[in-house]
Amino acid sequence: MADASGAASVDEETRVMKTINADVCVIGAGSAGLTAAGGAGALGRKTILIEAHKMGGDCLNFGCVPSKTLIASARVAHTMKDAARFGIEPVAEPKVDFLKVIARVQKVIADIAYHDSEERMKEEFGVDTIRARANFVGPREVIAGDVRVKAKHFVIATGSSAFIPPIPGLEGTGYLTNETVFSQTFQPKKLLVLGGGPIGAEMAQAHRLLGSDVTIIEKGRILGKDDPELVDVVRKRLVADGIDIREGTGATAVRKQGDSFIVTVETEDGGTEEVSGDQLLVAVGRKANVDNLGLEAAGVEYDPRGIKVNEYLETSNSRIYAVGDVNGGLQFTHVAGAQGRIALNNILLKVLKKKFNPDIVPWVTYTEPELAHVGLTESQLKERGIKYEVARAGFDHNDRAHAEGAPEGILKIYVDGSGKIRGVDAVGIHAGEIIQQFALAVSSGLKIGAFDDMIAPYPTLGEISKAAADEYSFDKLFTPFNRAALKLLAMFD
Ligand SMILES: Cc1cc2nc3c(=O)[nH]c(=O)nc-3n(C[C@H](O)[C@H](O)[C@H](O)COP(=O)(O)OP(=O)(O)OC[C@H]3O[C@@H](n4cnc5c(N)ncnc54)[C@H](O)[C@@H]3O)c2cc1C
Ligand SMILES: NC(=O)c1ccc[n+]([C@@H]2O[C@H](COP(=O)([O-])OP(=O)(O)OC[C@H]3O[C@@H](n4cnc5c(N)ncnc54)[C@H](O)[C@@H]3O)[C@@H](O)[C@H]2O)c1
Repeated sequence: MADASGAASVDEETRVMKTINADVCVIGAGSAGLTAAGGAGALGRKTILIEAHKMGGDCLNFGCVPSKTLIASARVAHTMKDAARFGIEPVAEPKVDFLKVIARVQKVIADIAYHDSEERMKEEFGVDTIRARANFVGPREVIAGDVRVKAKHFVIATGSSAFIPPIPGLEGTGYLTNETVFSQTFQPKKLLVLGGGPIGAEMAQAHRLLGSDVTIIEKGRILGKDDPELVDVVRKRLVADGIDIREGTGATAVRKQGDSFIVTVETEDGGTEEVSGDQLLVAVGRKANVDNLGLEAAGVEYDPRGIKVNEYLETSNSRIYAVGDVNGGLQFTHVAGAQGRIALNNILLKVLKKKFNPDIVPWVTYTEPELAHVGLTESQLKERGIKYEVARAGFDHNDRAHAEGAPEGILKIYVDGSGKIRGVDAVGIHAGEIIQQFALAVSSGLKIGAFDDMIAPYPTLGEISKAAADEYSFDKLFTPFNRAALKLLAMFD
């Protein structure tokens, strides 16, 4: 066991059987660590990867993959119930076999697992994996199980875990977190969801569409990191699905009564109320995995948000990088992967170091309708004093959205004074796919005029980008001055 500072104990020191010298040692085999380790190995660096729990980390085992698989089953159930709207009378009410749904979630994880496995790391990239908990015993040395690893460079990619708030009575009630919700042994009749962020919103809707009653208890506003106008479209759908959303409602106590969870909530007007359910999911944010890592011994500074890094993702020990959720920045799989690649670049090419640019990051919340974003948010533009205009289009003007029976949705493109696309928000059917083209536009610094010559295939949802851009260009082009000039030109026809 490590002591309180995380430094290796005498026991740990005496257990060490062998020492490995490596070029790169990566701690954590989630999206960030696998990317960094695979790249280092592929480029011929002697690389050691250390993983304490499951290969693939949260995304594969307790995050993106199981959540999107559960959502896929929920959508099938919903489509079947909704079939009459498409002129197809359902034969009977669909019967959800929740345990089969959970079994499918676990099968999809198993089907993908090889991609993130120890075997693949060895066979394809020549990386050796140690399955043990790592902790630093010095600035260039970790102990993991019975191995001491000395390396020229380290990448810390230990991720994050569910933050458990200090609510009186919560501990020991057997609540669910993202680590247990995808292996439930019964379908909740009524699920209480604490927190209305992306995890809370996605899981609430999936459970509701699979037939559970659901209440979201959110102390602020649901999906508070996204554009409020667009979140409103999602909120309306969640309510229409039958989800009870309590916003401005903090939980002050939890108790168990028989099989029920009773949550005391403080309402916005200062009163209290009790809400009960047979299952409780805690999804109120994440806590960086920095404990018992021996960060003090390594000279790596951290705070409650996570390990402190500069724009090159270097920690206070310049030979140690911290990437992915553990540095407390934007917590997404694609960010973890991108940061893993940047750390690798900076280890290999000291003279051509790359910075991580948070201003080009996309994200998608997989509710129905999807909520997607890339680049700067409207509030960031305001905070930074950047002058911008908004090019908009509604899904109700998109023929394909009508054909799909989903004409609710909005696209907002934020365009600065030079015409550059600085950010985009979208809500609507497959908004996550629509945002892809804007991820490229924002990362390439494209101007909205780039859409002028683009020919979008008809009828696609993606056409909405061209519709918003055309509307914007039309307003710019057909000013009263330009109209008058055109009239003048016509006189010479
Ligand atoms: C329910 C849920 C749904 C999500 N959905 C999405 C989504 O749709 N899209 C998206 O982009 N993101 C999503 N995320 C976020 C995404 O899962 C994370 O951002 C991503 O997994 C972070 O990757 P990482 O490599 O930083 O950390 P992790 O995946 O957490 O990996 C860290 C690894 O380090 C290991 N570790 C920790 N400490 C040690 C130690 N001392 N020694 C050795 N190993 C150690 C851990 O066991 C773990 O395997 C979701 C998250 C959750 C919880
Ligand atoms: N689709 C995706 O990409 C996806 C999906 C799930 C998670 N994630 C990632 O995981 C991160 C964590 O997700 P999350 O939903 O746990 O966190 P979050 O921080 O995004 O949202 C947590 C919510 O809980 C609320 N809250 C906090 N304390 C509370 C309390 N005591 N009572 C009631 N509400 C409370 C907050 O106001 C907030 O709205 C996300 O920020 C995102 O980066 C991504």
